[in-house]
Amino acid sequence: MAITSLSSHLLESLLASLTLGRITALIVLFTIASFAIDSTRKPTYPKSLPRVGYTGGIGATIRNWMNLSNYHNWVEEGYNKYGKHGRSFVTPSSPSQPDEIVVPQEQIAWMLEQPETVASTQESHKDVLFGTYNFFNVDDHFPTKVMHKHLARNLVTLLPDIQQEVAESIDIAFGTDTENWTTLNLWEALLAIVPRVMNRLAVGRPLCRNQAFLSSQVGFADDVFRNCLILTLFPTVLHPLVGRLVTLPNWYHFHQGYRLLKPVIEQRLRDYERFESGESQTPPEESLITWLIRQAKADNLPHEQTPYMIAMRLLPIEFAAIHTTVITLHALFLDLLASDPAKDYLSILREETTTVLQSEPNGIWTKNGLARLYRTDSAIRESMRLSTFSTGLTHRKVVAKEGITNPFEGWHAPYGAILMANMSVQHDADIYEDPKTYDALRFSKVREEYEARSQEEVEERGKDTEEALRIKRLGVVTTSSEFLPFSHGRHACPGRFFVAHEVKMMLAHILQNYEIKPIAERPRPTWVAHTIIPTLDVKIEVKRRQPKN
Ligand code: HEM
Repeated sequence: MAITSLSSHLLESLLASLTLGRITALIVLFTIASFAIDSTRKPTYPKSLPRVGYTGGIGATIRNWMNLSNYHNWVEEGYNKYGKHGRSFVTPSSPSQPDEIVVPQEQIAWMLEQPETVASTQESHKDVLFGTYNFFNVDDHFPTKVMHKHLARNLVTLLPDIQQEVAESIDIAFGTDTENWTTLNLWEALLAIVPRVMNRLAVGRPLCRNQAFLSSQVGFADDVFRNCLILTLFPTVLHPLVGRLVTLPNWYHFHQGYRLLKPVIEQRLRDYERFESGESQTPPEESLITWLIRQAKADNLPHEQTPYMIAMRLLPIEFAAIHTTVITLHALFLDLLASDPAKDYLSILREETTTVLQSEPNGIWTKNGLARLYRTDSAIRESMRLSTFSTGLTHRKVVAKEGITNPFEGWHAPYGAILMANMSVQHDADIYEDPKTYDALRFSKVREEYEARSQEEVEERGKDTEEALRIKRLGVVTTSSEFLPFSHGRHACPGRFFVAHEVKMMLAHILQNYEIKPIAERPRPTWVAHTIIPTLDVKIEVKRRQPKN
């Protein structure tokens, strides 16, 4: 009895002492202590590795945080001071996340050749994207493996469908008024086009046209971005709680989409069975759903063949595909529309796409036709070179217990260290002449000059296979340590072949069917840490061209 009254007395006085001010102070103290603990758990790097940003203790960490918009300048500064001269350097990060070791270009191949058990791609993606929370922990390599195995080989047969989705979605987004200029928000117009076209590939028709489904997928992708930002602001100890709370919208968007997706997947599973058993002669429609089923059967993975699991597997691919493409297209339009009017790039690309399309059978794009769009390809590659939306998109997490030793410089990185490839190389004047200028024909000029060589020249220089190979490697899908928007090596983006076709078709359709007014000055995006926040309010003016008789 005495004990009960003592404990209730203690509880009462404890509650009475909890004023709002004290609770706030407790939370602040707890957060600072948790961040301090996180900082001590970060992998430590050798002192010999130079650093960029503010250095030296907690004060520097706070100043680095307050200068998140300066991060990309530090990475560029590190490139010029160290990377360019073959040296790695370290960039700061939040107190809960490992700092990054940025390796120079000549070491990228070494970094990317490491086995998954030494420097892991999957683990770095999981950490960067907080996959445990954002993708409900259904976040292994399976859908990525499916993309690497099935996309490129099925793409050719999908081209006519992709072309149709491109044309129809642009006509809806850009309108059909041939008399008046229409003002469009560029970001929103692209968001009305890209998810539909991408979902022809992911889920097929007619679901790729269902606005409620598309909104759920875009909503989910937005959730992932927002949550990544929020979770970096919290110490690790709070992630299990905050991670579950902030991903409630992810669940909502997943279930919104799943309601519409479930019958489609069930039908695809039935179509697959009927075709496999010989009951039907019609193969199931080719799409990511079908490839996931095909691979799950090949690997004998029954749990991968349920509608729920297949729907879960689509999530990381939708995320990887939608905003990356919209951001890339947004930058491409701004680069083209704000380019020197004397260069008249739009007319050049209009002429090229029109001429090549006229030679295509029935006006339907083929792989060969799209490959002949040298100038259009160059305009896309050049925008991805100049206006890259990140300082570094290639990360690897050291997962070998004993860490990893760099054979070039001798430094050792412990378990948990993050290695990164630097995209500042794309702005290096020693590699790209006049690197800050958008030169849409930068890569096609070289290709066209090579192809225009006279017969004598060809004979004189022999077969010149090395030169031919170099020229061939100037296409947008070809990655290298000097062109990294799609990363490089065996994990380079498998979606890039699709992106290249999709963006060329979009440019072709827009330029052939619309006039677009140039813009006086290219709006500059805002940088937050690694990534840009595009200027979402940019408007463009378009008018449908009169059909030719
Ligand atoms: C312009 C648009 C895109 C850009 C700039 C882009 C860029 C990238 C980058 C930088 C990576 C990281 C690779 C690494 O860690 O080394 C990646 C991975 C990936 N991307 Fe893309 N991507 C784009 C569009 C797409 C599309 C449309 C799809 C699917 C249709 C896609 C599917 C993937 C997948 C599955 C991976 C994981 C690859 C792996 O881990 O092996 N991406 N992408």
